[in-house]
Amino acid sequence: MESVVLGTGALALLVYALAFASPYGLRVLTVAGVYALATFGFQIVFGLGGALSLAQGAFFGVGAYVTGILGSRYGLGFEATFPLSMLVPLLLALPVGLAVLRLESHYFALATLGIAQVLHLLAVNLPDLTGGSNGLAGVPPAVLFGWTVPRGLPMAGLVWGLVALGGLIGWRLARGRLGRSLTMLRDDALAAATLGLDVGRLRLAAFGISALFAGAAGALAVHTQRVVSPEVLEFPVMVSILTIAIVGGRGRMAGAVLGAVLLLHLPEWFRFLERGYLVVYGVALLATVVLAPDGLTGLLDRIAAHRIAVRLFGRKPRPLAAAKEPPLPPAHPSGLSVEGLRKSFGGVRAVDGVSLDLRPGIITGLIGPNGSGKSTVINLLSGLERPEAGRVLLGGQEVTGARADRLARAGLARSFQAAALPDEAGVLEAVAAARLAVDPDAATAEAHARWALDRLGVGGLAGRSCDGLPAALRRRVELARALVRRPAVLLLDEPAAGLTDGEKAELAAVLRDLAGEGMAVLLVEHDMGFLLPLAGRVLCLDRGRVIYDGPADGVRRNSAVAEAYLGPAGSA
Ligand SMILES: Nc1ncnc2c1ncn2[C@@H]1O[C@H](COP(=O)(O)OP(=O)(O)OP(=O)(O)O)[C@@H](O)[C@H]1O
Repeated sequence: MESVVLGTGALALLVYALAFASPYGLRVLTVAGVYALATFGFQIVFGLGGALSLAQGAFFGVGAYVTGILGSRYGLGFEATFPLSMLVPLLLALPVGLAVLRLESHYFALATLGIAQVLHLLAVNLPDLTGGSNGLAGVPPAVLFGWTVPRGLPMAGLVWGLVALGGLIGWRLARGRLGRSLTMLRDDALAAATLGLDVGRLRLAAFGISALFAGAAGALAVHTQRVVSPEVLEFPVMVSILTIAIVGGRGRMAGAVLGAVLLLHLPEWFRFLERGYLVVYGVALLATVVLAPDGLTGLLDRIAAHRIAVRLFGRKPRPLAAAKEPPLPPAHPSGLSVEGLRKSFGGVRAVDGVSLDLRPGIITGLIGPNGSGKSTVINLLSGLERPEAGRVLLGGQEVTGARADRLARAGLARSFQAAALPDEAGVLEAVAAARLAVDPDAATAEAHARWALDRLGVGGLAGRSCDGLPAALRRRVELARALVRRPAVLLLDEPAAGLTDGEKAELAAVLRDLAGEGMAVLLVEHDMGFLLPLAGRVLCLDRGRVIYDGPADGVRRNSAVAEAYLGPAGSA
């Protein structure tokens, strides 16, 4: 269905351009192509990565100025100006990205908006270079291999040829390791880091790629207009790109094309309404956003999934990769030891001098009353919090204070109290995400993910969405996500919460199995009936301190544990 719509759309555009479009119509179509190209990059940084970069318009403007200045002042040809128009925004994006990408979302949006403001000021105030407020006229046409590309059909052909190429590259990036990793960190950056994904590097890559696309689009805009002025750095360019992405469908390259064609043509279609056209245009946009919150491509997807459409066009489920056992990492560490770990939040000592050893093949239980510091210990061990004091050794290597993604790549996996699965993703995709940092491509990651799902007895879920999975299955899938990386150390935060007795028994069997293979497991749990038969050793925390560290069968007899946690009869 999707390919039918795409094919029909492309054919309709071609027929329109060749047979019906006036010179003005061709110009609008060319500008639509330019905006589609700029939006491809925005789909990667914003649509997939979730970073609301308001610098896309600025990068577009920089690309435009590079072509304008080099073409009109220095007489350089398309072969030199086009790549340079992509390179300069990239060179600007990398240092700026390093500085602003770690900001929280709205501060990041504001900071990126500031880039456009600064560049606009520069463009107006450096008249010798940029032509000041009037800009530069007389930008030469694009010359390709000695052929001067005239306006009209040839220029539209050049732009749309590059749109096809850019769309293909963007589509491949979106479906490959980068796109999938970006979607994971958009949904939950902390969980993504614990899967070994380097959030900072991924965001920087997305920001850089967005600048490349914007620069290319800016260069083509100048060849279409033959002038460049500070207008290219003004906010309306950015608003158009944002609107195209949202109306077309976030993160989708086809959405960028559909959105750009519509957004550029709507004012033309409603022009006969004269002054009233802006109102109708606004209402049409509003209606699209309200009626199709996932954008027009999302709406097409929903229509395609409808029973009647499935009957008419058929819908083949995507063939799943065959399961393949992931290899053990080459340098597989053994065990984790911690000495004197300390962490405070404001005046609260959440963890106060905790030492523990997680040995291969042993399940260690961590218990204690609510607020005693158990989750904080897991957060410290997995790199989501930094300890104020203490030492952490993973397989004998000092890893104190290391970031979550580095620890994950070094052999540590964890689960969260509320299973952290991205609701919009499929189960297979969510589990495969945990291999993206190590496997060569997305298909291999999926094959390994199938192995992990099979191993946990939930292979049948591979084709399902994470959204709406019952709690017990969510926990299984999250465990598969941890297991698929073949970790040396597994940290589980209340994995049995909300499970029935039967499900708990199944989970216990799986955990015994994993420990039997040599994994070191830390199990935070309130359910003593589940934990004590499993654990070889148990630690009890109270107000951040270890009050018991010994064999599981001694827990119920210990008076300090009874007083702080279990109660006199060991009733928890
Ligand atoms: N990010 C934070 N900011 C401020 N205080 C925090 C933070 N995280 C934990 N705390 C505090 O640290 C203490 C330990 O909390 P923690 O969540 O580690 O306990 P817990 O034993 O896991 O509790 P529960 O069994 O309820 O999950 C609590 O007093 C908690 O309020």
